[in-house]
Amino acid sequence: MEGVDHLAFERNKAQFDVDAMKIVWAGSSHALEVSDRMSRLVASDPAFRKDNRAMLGRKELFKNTLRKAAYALKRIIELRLSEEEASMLRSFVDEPAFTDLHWGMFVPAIKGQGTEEQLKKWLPLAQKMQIIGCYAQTELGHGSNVQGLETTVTFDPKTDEFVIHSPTLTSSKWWPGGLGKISTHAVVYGRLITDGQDHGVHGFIVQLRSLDDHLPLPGITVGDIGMKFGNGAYNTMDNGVLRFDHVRIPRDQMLMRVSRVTREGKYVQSNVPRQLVYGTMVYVRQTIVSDASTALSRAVCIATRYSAVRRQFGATGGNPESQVIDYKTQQARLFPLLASAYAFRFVGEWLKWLYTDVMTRLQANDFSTLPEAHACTAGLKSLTTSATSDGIEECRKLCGGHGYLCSSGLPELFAVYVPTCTYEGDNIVLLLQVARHLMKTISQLGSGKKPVGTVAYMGRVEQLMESRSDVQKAEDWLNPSAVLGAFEARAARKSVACAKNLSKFSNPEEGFLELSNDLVEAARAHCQLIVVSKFIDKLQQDIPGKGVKQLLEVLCSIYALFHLHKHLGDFLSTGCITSKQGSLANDQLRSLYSQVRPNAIGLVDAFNYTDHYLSSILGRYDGNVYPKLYEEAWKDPLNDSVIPDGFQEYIRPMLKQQLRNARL
Ligand SMILES: CCCCC/C=C\C/C=C\C/C=C\C=C\C(=O)SCCNC(=O)CCNC(=O)[C@H](O)C(C)(C)COP(=O)(O)OP(=O)(O)OC[C@H]1O[C@@H](n2cnc3c(N)ncnc32)[C@H](O)[C@@H]1OP(=O)(O)O
Ligand SMILES: Cc1cc2nc3c(=O)[nH]c(=O)nc-3n(C[C@H](O)[C@H](O)[C@H](O)COP(=O)(O)OP(=O)(O)OC[C@H]3O[C@@H](n4cnc5c(N)ncnc54)[C@H](O)[C@@H]3O)c2cc1C
Repeated sequence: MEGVDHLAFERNKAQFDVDAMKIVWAGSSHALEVSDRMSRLVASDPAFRKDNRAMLGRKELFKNTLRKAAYALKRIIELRLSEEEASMLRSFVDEPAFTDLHWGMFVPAIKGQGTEEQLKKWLPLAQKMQIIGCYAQTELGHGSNVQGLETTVTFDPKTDEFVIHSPTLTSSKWWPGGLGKISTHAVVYGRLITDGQDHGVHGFIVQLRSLDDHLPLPGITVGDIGMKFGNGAYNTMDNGVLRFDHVRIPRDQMLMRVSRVTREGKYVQSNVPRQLVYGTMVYVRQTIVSDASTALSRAVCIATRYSAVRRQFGATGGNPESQVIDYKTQQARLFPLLASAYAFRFVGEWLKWLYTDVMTRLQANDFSTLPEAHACTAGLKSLTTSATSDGIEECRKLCGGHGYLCSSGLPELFAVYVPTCTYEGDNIVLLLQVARHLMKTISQLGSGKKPVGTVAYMGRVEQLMESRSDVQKAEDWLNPSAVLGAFEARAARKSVACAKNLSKFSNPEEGFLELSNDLVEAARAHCQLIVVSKFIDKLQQDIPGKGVKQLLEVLCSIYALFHLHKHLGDFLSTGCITSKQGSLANDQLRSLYSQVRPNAIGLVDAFNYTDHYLSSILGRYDGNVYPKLYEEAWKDPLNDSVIPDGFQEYIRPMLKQQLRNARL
């Protein structure tokens, strides 16, 4: 039935102010107003239709993405949208495109690594999209190991130019988004060589294609690397391959904030740490954490609404069957994901603050918080993207068979999302970076250096090695200090155990390799502690709205106790809690799930997603699932004709032959 809200009875159950929760989710009333306006603008414009993506071939799909990108820019200019509005509009278009890399990496790379003069020259061109850029770092043979890149950039003092070259097949740039077909420029990473000396990897602005006819410039070979996972999905992006054959660029196209090459060919390092060459990755990893909360909340919104619509078993006395959301097993799978979406939102907010703070300090030549920023962005990117990918797949299963249909929105969401575990740093490689930070922190404890920021708890390591949880009844687990105490003790003990084992190796690097599984687990425990503690910090703020804070407290406890239950082995084996306390946490979880149940639809409504953005029949706001699924099936091109192409050609003769054989 059109126009009827099939979920109204669920919405009426909410015990909190959903509009106030929308503001908390968006970050502020202003952010909510802008995102609401931009999402409706996109949803109401047929040019941004996206329900046919899975049916399109690669070329059509790609052309369609280019049309949308050009149209989005036209609307941004016509409507005189601010940078904030424009960025929101692009995100609601919801289609991976070259523009993501242009705005998300090319522009930030120039901003972060360029000199004042370079910013003046390149930023206006990029911001007006008079040039289109990408981020060309990864090579066919080298991704995680950035120091292993092979592309050479050799200074030629005779002409005051750099000569860029791809010496081997494995040095071919491979993967950069936007590179394959569209970018006119790239920030290319290669080994800087002056006077025969290799100075390691640096970034350079390189023009790839003519601004007149878009043909590759002399010495450049460039193209798309081919179809990727899933139909539609990430295939709207032209991930590319690029080779250089002694391509010359002017000296002033080396990004020279960190170090520079003089006219005479002298390599000069500034006082800025060399790791700033990796700065764009830190920036993007930070944005990926907030994006994780968006992707997970989309999947959770779909699975929650559908779980309230879907009924199976339990029809008694003429009553309808039970809503599947009422099954405790469904709640125990779904509600921790709902809690995780909120947890990632708040840790993402905090990470944005941390990043902004680091940037402000860098301007004042204070580099002290850079290692913390690297460890937090790397670790939280890893933790949140792995959990979100797994969470989207779990939401698909929570929707039963219908979750497997493209019209559920979940297969495409998964296919687009899952490479997040790999790009911007493989998730295991990034956790190993966190582990290095933790081991370094522990090794410096003896020197009197007080750990600060997210490793501050290591300063209390002696106390944490001895501490015992004082939880005696299930409700004690609602006390934030009980939860924090257990998570801090577990993280500290896992790291200390690694440090002790490492000290047994005469060669620390050998030890690091040998113990890498334990180190990854210690890093994960540390990152989970950060998420839990930032959720708890968020609850210290003034949060207005009837019942809003109380529900967030419930979600915070669910996030923490779910992970305590999931990693019970860790908590028990490190002696942080007893098995009795573990089982009390599980009892408390059951009660928390019951408190979420009447509020579940309200909590996903608070994400304020339009049906266009969700792109899911199962997650429709009005819950009118079955008639729409039925309608959608008939739209499949296979149903255009009663008898499909190929039947007369292959199946009819086969049937006839089989019938003939049977008669013989
Ligand atoms: C509008 C917003 C839109 C946003 C979205 C935009 C785009 C996203 C959309 C789509 C995604 C598409 C694009 C994807 C792009 C990419 O994937 S780009 C390529 C990304 N590549 C990687 O992430 C490679 C991963 N590898 C690395 O980062 C490094 O090689 C690694 C850190 C693993 C090792 O580096 P190495 O120099 O060998 O390190 P060491 O272990 O020796 O460390 C040396 C010291 O440097 C410190 N450090 C390392 N990295 C950083 C850093 N980023 N920042 C600060 N410091 C760093 C490290 O801790 C060591 O310090 P100490 O010596 O111990 O003190
Ligand atoms: C969709 C997509 C978009 C991308 N966009 C861009 C882009 O715009 N620009 C760009 O430059 N790059 C881009 N990339 C490349 C991306 O950054 C790399 O693929 C990523 O950094 C992982 O590196 P890799 O492929 O070398 O993986 P590998 O390092 O080869 O990983 C393979 C396996 O080895 C393991 N491994 C590697 N090193 C270690 C170690 N030290 N210890 C333990 N295990 C290890 C990993 O965990 C993994 O299981 C993109 C990739 C994808 C998939």
